[in-house]
Amino acid sequence: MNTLKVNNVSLVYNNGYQALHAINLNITNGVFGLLGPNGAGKSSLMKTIVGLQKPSEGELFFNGTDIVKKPLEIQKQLGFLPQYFGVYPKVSAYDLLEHLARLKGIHGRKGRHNQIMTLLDKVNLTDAKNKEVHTFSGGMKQRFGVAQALLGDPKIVIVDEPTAGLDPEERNRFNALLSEIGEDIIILLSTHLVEDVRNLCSQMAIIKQGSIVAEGNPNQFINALHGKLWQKAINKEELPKLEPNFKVISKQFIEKVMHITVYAEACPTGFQAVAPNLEHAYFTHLNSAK
Ligand SMILES: Nc1ncnc2c1ncn2[C@@H]1O[C@H](COP(=O)(O)OP(=O)(O)OP(=O)(O)O)[C@@H](O)[C@H]1O
Repeated sequence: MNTLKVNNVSLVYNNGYQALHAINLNITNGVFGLLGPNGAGKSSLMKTIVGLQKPSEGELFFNGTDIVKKPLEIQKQLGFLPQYFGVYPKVSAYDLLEHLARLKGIHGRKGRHNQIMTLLDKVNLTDAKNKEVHTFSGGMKQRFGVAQALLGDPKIVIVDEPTAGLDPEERNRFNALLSEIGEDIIILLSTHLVEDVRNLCSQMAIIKQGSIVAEGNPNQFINALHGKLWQKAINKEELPKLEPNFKVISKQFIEKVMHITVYAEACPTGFQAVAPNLEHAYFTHLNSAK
């Protein structure tokens, strides 16, 4: 079992901006979702976790090793799957993996070959191994991304908004692959897409303005809202009158009619109970936390 401990980590950038406020997390194998809006501090936290920047305060440990003192230890065991690779060169999937494997310091021709073939099989790209990567579909590119992230057998993989631009079928296939991989290693998924966290993560945290405002299992988040959410169809003009009096969690158009969902201990007049989902939980925490 791998362990990542983040103890009381704060980060102040050189310009004086405090991007992280006393973060505490304990993470083990599985897919852990870090969910937050743009600018919340997800990248700042990820960079600190992988030792690319030092926290202003606090400590981080990966499998017991101090990340601040020995950043290379985690970096040797790290894989990274970015949202998009900048450029897909005109080389085959196999050759690109071979090149990346050399860069990662995987020595020995035969061992490298075996590892590449195993990974291509895992991500279901064996038949496409001689095709140039720039001709791949979005889903194939993401699966190729997983293969390159797993070169060198990492114990922790950082994944940045992985399903943006994938169609539902590719998204499901990709999520199944990530879940399978997460059985043996830590996968840190940084995203603002609630759906990815719902589908993939056994544990999650919500980050807002550099602070963790909630942490737990997605089902716990949803269960905590049972009997507290109420919905009503309204005219758009009613909204300014309702907003000051209710804790509005979401506004959505259903068949051209605006529906608002509010949080309240008891059903307000004219509203109906609505089954909570993770998106409601996300907005409840984002809106209520100071
Ligand atoms: N090098 C830096 N110097 C000063 N401020 C920074 C620096 N890097 C990031 N910030 C600020 O820290 C805050 C958090 O940024 P960060 O990139 O960690 O957020 P994020 O949640 O990853 O956002 P996004 O989803 O948009 O990538 C932002 O207000 C950003 O402007």
